[in-house]
Amino acid sequence: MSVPRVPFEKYHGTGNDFLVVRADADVPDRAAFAAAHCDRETGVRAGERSEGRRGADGVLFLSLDAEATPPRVPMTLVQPDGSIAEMCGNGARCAALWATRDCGARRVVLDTPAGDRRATVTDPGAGAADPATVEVEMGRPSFDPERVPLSEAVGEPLVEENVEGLTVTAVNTGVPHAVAFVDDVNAVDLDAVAPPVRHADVFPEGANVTLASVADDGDDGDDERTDAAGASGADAADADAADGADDAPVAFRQRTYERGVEGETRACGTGAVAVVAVARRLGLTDGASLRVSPPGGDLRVTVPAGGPATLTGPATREFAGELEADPR
Ligand SMILES: N[C@H](CCC[C@H](N)C(=O)O)C(=O)O
Repeated sequence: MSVPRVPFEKYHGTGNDFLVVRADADVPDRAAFAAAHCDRETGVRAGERSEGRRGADGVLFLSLDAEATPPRVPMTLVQPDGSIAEMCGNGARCAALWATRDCGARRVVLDTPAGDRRATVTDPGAGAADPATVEVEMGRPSFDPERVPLSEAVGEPLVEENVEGLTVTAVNTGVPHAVAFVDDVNAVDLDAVAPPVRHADVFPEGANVTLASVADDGDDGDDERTDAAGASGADAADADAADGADDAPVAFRQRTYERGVEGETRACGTGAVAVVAVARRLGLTDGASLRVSPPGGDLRVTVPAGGPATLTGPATREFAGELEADPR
């Protein structure tokens, strides 16, 4: 008897990469599916002889209601540890591109556990393998202790408090982030400092741990950015192509250790929004629209005083294939 398989497509947004599987695919255990196929040592790769990166940061289970106006895309991100993330900024760009290429509409509504998020493919890219540019409405960042959430003992926003040795500000941008501004994000051993913060009692549902540093004036963000998380040359080239139109200087550098991945990712979209939201709260900037540079490429973040944040950046389809439906 042959082993049941399901079709998938691989996408990434600034190096944060995802397997896209249709929600109606017969996957009996989504957590086991994500754990097996996202594994960086043994997980999916482009082909038998591919030298590319294996695995992924999660599986996006997507469906598409093309009859709705605008089309609706229910989106569920299952992470390598089996947990479901309420929101994912880079995944949202990939999901919108997937839907646009399926139904032709450039504007879609992503239906996520964090709420509806409007997304627009502002530049579809020249060909299927080219990065598209996608803008996603990210909702209003919240410092409210119940929204982050913080433990019940904490009655007020957590702003520049010491948590397990890191001075953090807690914000929810669809998912919880503990944001720490440091002199140089690349000088911190993130894998060592992040886990105690990610698991701290003050965060009953855990937190993503995001480091940020103010970029030097006039720095174009291209130096060393592939080093921190070891991005491949291809990813860096994508990022350059996608941010070529945006010549504003980089405002902040970012690195994020993600809950659910339990490690650093090359980029985190909710984290980029969190960096700008916290920078504004701390008075580090009054700029409403800023360029944020994680290791995998650059993102444009807007955090207006009274409205939803937006996240703009590249999304790229890498390859497609079939995966074992039940790898347990
Ligand atoms: N990488 C995602 C965030 C996933 C969030 C997840 N790691 C969690 O909160 O459990 C992003 O681009 O926003």
